[in-house]
Amino acid sequence: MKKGFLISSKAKAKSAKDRFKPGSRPDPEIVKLLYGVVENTEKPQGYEVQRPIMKEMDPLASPERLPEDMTLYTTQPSIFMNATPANHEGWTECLLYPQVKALILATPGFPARLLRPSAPKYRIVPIPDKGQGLVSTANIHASDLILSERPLTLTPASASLSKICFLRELSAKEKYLAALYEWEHSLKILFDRLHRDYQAAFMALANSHQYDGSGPISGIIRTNGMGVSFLEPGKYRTEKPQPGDKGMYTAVCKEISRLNHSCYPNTIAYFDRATFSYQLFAARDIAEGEELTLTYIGLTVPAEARQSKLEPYGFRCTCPACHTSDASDAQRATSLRMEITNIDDGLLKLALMEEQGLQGCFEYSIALNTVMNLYIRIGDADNGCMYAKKIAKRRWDASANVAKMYSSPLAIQSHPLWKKGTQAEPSADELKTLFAGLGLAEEHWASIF
Ligand SMILES: C[S@@+](CC[C@H](N)C(=O)[O-])C[C@H]1O[C@@H](n2cnc3c(N)ncnc32)[C@H](O)[C@@H]1O
Repeated sequence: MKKGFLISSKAKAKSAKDRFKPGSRPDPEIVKLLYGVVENTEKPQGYEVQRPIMKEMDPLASPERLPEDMTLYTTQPSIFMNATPANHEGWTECLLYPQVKALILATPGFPARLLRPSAPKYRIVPIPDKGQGLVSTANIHASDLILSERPLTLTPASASLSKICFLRELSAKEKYLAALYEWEHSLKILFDRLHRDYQAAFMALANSHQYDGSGPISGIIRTNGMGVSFLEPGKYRTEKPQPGDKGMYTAVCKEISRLNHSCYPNTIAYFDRATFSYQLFAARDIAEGEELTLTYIGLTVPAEARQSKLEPYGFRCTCPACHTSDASDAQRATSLRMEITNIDDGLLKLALMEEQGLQGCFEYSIALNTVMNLYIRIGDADNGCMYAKKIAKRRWDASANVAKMYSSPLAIQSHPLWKKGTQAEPSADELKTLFAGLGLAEEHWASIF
């Protein structure tokens, strides 16, 4: 039986009243979504939905007094009357819990103006065997901002059973379909709030979920949604985010969602809460005419595992890494498992990861930071600064802001690791302390290859 298919007997025993007590913590009871062809997807009978919803007219209204499990429709950032996509830099229709809205409004700087590259360097064009995609129209440097946009929608990433009460014993499949129907119903309310130009842009996107019981809106969200980190209500107040944690929300964008997948991607996308925008950066230097690609999945697993993660999107990846999968898997495994015990190891690890297009991976960021720290530790200001600048340019990277503080030869001397003149590389024990400072969790390494 698929995980998440059935609700527990404990949950069944709860009355609807108990489940919607104001102030109770939302229990999403996310279902595992099916794909491909699912037969007989008729709407099941025998359930009802408790749906405390609020369609908000004032995006600035404080959500504090709203029940925590309320489904809130809100427009973020707030827009002026008669705003249109032509006279405004864009806005997002959101479906979220009140605490998530509170988190958004409390973001320092929110709502900041969009960051824009000086000139667009891409076009959206048909790509053989892939539908549409983005192609560069000029050379682009590594870490350059390529485009940024406010998403069309921000919604939960999956269907949930949490607001459904079953009036009879339903089969696992009926429960699953009930969750899908109710998800589509909530999304349709959101869709109706979109500006008509945004509705047209949304409906023009690809849909790889036409025959698996998904509705037209949830199908487009499943095909095009991009994970948005750090929006889980409550979670990040008490728990440390894990590497690659994308949370439970997803954003659909007019342009960034047109990027095709590659396991050797040349771009990195990042959601910036202050500007409330998805931003697209170059992962490496990109030549004019190259297709811009993004990874839809984690890249630290072998090619076959990647192909199965891509199945819901309805294609098999033929990128350079998948084309030569044995050699590529071996090099990925070597580079990811490599321990850095000195600067040369670090430089080799970075070079191997770059050859595999892994610049967007957390492990690459850790290796960059380790190399910078090692240079600082031995008092090499020039190389330390060079790596600090390199990290600072990676604006999507959580370590960019700290590195920025050390990107001049003078500033680097205030770094706690600075030991000018020592020239000796650190001991194994000192290295362990360095890694610990970077927040590496044991479980993280266990999940690689
Ligand atoms: C997020 S959309 C990307 C944009 C899409 N190509 C379009 O025309 O709008 C995802 C869909 O694009 C196609 N796609 C993405 N990457 C692909 C690839 N590497 N090879 C073939 N098709 C791909 C698949 O149909 C997938 O379901």
